[in-house]
Amino acid sequence: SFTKEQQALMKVIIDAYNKHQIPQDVAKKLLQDKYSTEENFLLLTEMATSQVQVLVEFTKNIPGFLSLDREDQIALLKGSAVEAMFLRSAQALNKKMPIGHTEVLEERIRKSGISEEFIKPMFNFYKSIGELHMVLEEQALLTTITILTPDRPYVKDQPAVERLQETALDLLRKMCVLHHPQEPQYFARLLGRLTELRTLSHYHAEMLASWRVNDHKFTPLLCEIWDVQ
Ligand SMILES: CC(C)c1onc(-c2c(Cl)cccc2Cl)c1COc1ccc(-c2ccc3c(C(=O)O)csc3c2)cc1
Repeated sequence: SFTKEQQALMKVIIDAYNKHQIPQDVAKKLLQDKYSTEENFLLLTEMATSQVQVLVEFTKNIPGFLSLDREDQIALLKGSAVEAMFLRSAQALNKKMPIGHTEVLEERIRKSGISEEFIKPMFNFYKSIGELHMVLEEQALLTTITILTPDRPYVKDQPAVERLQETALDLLRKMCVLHHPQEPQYFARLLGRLTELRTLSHYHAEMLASWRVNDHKFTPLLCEIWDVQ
């Protein structure tokens, strides 16, 4: 059973997760009929830029986040942006988005100039997330826990971040027991995905480097959050 504080925390996180989504008019652009590698890259850049804006707004709603040291807030956002976007794009690909978005998004990711060596682990991850059949609360908490990772580069007050992350982990553990009573290992499986996210984050740094070698341009927001250009 959940304490009053845990019920309040879950409500705040779920409301923020539902409120901050990529706007429909941006998502709809995925459906336009141009499928060149260039066009796919441009569309994915627009999606990522919109997703980062959504991520910043969601993060500001995490109880306690705005009380952290300002520079640590930036360090946590920069350190978790790619992982949070892997989680969000995984949920989008697996939730059967409206009007065939899912296939289109997958198609554009596969044909955006990403080398095959990264496509494989990326889509293995998407598949492994889909197999978990997470409920919305678990998705929102897993994203929260990823953002509140204390050992990101340049975080000064790690214990303060640890305290916030532990609160979210306690809540996620109870959520898993509630929604997956037949699977005592489910919580551990979810945390295993966080390890896989770190690996993908390293692959992503190489993806960025190879795009840049081919003179691909990113938006100012992405350059800032990924320290490129
Ligand atoms: C700069 C660009 C080329 C790039 O570099 N690395 C990655 C990148 C890739 Cl290719 C994979 C994983 C992570 C990143 Cl950062 C990307 C593209 O990042 C994306 C971020 C987020 C979405 C995304 C999320 C949700 C939803 C929803 C929904 O919620 O209903 C509807 S449409 C949609 C679209 C897609 C792509």
